Amino acid sequence: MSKGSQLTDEQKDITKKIELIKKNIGLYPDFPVPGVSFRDTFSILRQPNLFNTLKSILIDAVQTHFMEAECIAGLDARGFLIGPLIALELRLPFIPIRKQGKLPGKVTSEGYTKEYGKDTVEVQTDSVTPGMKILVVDDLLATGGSLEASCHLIEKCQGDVIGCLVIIEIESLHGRSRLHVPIHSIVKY
Ligand SMILES: O=P(O)(O)OC[C@H]1O[C@H](OP(=O)(O)OP(=O)(O)O)[C@H](O)[C@@H]1O
Ligand SMILES: Nc1ncnc2[nH]cnc12
Repeated sequence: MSKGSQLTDEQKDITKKIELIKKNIGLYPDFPVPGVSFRDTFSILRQPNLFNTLKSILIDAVQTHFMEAECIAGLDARGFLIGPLIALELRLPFIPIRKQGKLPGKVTSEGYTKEYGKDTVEVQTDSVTPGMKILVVDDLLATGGSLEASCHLIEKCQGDVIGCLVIIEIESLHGRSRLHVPIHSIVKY
């Protein structure tokens, strides 16, 4: 490594924390359908110290890459485990992007295809203030179908998607290429 690219103590600390998180993510071959290698973050949530470490990594990522966020939107269901955590810590509002038929009131919908099936997501139309700078969070980016639909949904309600933050990115599926906003992933496979 050249002198100019030496890591600060803070960066080394984050790198160590990320390695620890990566080591503790579960792997289930052929779930939920043959051919899918399922990456399971519930193994982190079972261990409070690790969950706290993950929380600090996520907060650091938002403060480093998405400082301008005015609101956090999270995807049903696993994005709900981290979205409110980030939003509350940063005293920002949280908006749920829900699977179809679960949200009351006027909703905006968007259909999509993901790594192992088809789905539709919805948002309460009046939960998005036009022009609001929104960071979309989820546990995992695979084909990108879920995040692409969620970003589109927010944009249909005139929200300004400033980026997406995920814990895991499955790089071989190239989901990132479907998204036109900055993407930050913590752990890559
Ligand atoms: O990048 P993609 O190919 O779209 O796949 C990623 C999405 O798939 C999973 O959610 P899922 O729809 O299985 O819902 P869940 O959180 O309720 O398990 C995951 O939590 C992401 O949201
Ligand atoms: N490989 C995978 N592991 C966990 N969740 C997923 N959602 C879509 N693809 C997934």
